[in-house]
Amino acid sequence: MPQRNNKRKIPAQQEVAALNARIAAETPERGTVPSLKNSVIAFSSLPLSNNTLRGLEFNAYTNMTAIQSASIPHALAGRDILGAAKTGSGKTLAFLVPMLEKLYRAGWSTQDGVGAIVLSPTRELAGQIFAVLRKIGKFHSFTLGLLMGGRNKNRREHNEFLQEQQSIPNTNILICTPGRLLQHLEQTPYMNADSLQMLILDEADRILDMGFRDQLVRILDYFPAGERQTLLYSATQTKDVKHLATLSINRKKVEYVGVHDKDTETTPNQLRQSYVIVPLEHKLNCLFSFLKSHLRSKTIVFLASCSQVRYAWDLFCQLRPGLSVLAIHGKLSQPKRMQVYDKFTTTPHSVLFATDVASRGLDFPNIDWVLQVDAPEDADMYVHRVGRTARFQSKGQALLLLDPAEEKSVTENFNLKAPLKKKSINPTKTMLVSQRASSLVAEHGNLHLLAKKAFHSYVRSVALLPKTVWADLDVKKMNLEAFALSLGLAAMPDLDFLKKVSNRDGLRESKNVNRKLQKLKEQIKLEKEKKKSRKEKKRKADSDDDEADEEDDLLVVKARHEYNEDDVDNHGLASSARLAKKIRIDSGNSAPQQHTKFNDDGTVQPKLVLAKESGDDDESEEGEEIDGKLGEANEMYMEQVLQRLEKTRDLDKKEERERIRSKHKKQKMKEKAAAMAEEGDEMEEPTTATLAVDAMEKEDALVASSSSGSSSSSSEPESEGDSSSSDDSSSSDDDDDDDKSTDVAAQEDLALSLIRGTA
Ligand SMILES: Nc1ncnc2c1ncn2[C@@H]1O[C@H](COP(=O)(O)OP(=O)(O)OP(=O)(O)O)[C@@H](O)[C@H]1O
Repeated sequence: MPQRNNKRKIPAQQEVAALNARIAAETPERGTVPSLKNSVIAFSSLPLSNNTLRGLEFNAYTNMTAIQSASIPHALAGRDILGAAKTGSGKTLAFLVPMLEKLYRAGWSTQDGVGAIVLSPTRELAGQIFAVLRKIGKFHSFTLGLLMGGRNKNRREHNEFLQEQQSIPNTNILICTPGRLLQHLEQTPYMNADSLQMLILDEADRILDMGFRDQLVRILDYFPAGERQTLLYSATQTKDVKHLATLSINRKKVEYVGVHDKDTETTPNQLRQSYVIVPLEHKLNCLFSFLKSHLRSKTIVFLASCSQVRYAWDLFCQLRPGLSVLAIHGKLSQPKRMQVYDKFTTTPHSVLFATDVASRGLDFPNIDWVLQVDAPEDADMYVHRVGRTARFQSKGQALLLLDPAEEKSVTENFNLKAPLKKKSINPTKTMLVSQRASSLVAEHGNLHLLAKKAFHSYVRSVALLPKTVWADLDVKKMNLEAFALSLGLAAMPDLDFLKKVSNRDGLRESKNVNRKLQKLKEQIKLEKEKKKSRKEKKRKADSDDDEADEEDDLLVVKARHEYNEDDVDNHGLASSARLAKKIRIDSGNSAPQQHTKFNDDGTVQPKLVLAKESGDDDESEEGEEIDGKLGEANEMYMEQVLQRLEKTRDLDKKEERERIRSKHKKQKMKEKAAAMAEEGDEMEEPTTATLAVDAMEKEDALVASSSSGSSSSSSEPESEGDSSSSDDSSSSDDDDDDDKSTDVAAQEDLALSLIRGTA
């Protein structure tokens, strides 16, 4: 147990003692899951504090659901829990109630720091859990924090992060996405999770999945080992031993509570599920027809990618099906996502186009239909998607549109355990919208671009489906031409990118790893290698005398002058090189911590990408574009550096020797003058010596000038960018550039060390 601060509020010790005694007496045997068929158990029958019971009662939570009554008693006894129950069955309260109780019985107060953390894979779900906690915890005095900010793309979001930083030291319970939590653990000075009592993973299988596992491992490094209690909940729970090991859970001691394991179906009993066979090129017609005939319904439509969601939303806004059209996906800015979430929650007759960012955990009220236009990639995804309807005791329907080529995979290979009925579409009720789509796409450039992106991203998503269940689906055999036309495109976009998607299983594994981060890592590596080879070359080019060092420094500095905007313009590199320069200056100007950016997955996203991000929903594409330009600029820049080094190596040897000789001569003169002064000839010789040195200095200046290639006697024409003006300023710029170079190197090192988690 953590050390208690004497100033903390003393809990109602009598109540706590009584609760502890009851828990000890009433805790079920390990491995027992009570049979709850037809039994109703009230929360009040459990050894719960008055504050929790009042909170539950206040919100009309009287009787427990199956997962609640089966798992809460085990959790109250301090056991680690692996909880599995169907979607909409009340898992949120199953973990929030024991969490409140644990902290209450421990007498947790503000001074004790963070006592419990709930991790959620998405921001919307984190917000939802937070809202439930606020409601049922209203009679407790714990401080709560919701950490789920965006990517600090703009000042507002950065300010939010700073605000979070200020309040965290006094917060007892944190609800957060893994990325944001990691960001705080790494950057928030007074964050104290040393005494963490409970860690909860909602949608645990997702958080332990490829995309989040690395972050989770790094997060766990910040927590104390041993005492902590861990609760994992999901409708598609993991029992993977290596996952348990990741969390330091003793698999012999963990309590597995799977209340619906004996059910023949993995989906809610009150959910009606069906599928229809619709060729890919008719799915859009079918979707429109469906919405037109369900104007008084609330429907969520799942599509495979952000681009498809954006296209569908834009198109349907213009097609006007007759109900509110909304869209949510991972590339929307955080405020927009929250806005859409709230609007869909409160708008009864509406349709929400969504990616799988909305497939897990979200508890939108009264959803009538879940329509899957693009097939889910596996059975788990199916279960979570359809689980957005028919929640708790309400009814709902789910419809899946399957291309003939997809049918076998879903109905046979998925091993769905869901009563999926095959239905057919009434052709007389089908409306054709492809022609209207074509004219809209032709009319609106933006829609055309979205259609193209939607096409590409759909094809890519199919190509990346897991072979294990999708062996029969071959993207090359699909009627993609007709699909492109159905999106309103006049011709099928090229499919060159498919060549890169040959290793689909490998690519799938890395699908969740942040692509921008990958790019940055590669870029930093490339730059470091180039720098290294440049240094290597310099070293080889060094002559035996010290003068050569000066020469190399000068040349590198000179080469860096290519980044002067004027020079850059002359070389036709204006925008990309200027961008590169701007980014470098940005990254070097402030404290490193302020420049470490994380995306929603918690991976470091440095200024290189963020410099141009505007905060609208196109940020990812913009980021990639910038990455591309930056890459180009860097390559051109490096090319020029190498060319300049070649030229420098061809310098006139004679001129070089003369310069060295004159330096030696100057040295001798100095020595001679000093010797004469020593001999006492004070009136005359110093003057001579001074004059001689002056003369030498002028000569040096000339030699230096010509060796840097800017004097009129230089063989290099001015038009090639080495204007004398740039040389004039070279001495002062040299220092600046050296500083910048050091800054950039330091930034790169910092970025790399943060990426590796060693900062
Ligand atoms: N004991 C209860 N009494 C009445 N309603 C409840 C109770 N427990 C939960 N609910 C309600 O059931 C709905 C679903 O609960 P919850 O979101 O916790 O489900 P879930 O199992 O976490 O679903 P998912 O697997 O989709 O995340 C919510 O609207 C919640 O308010």
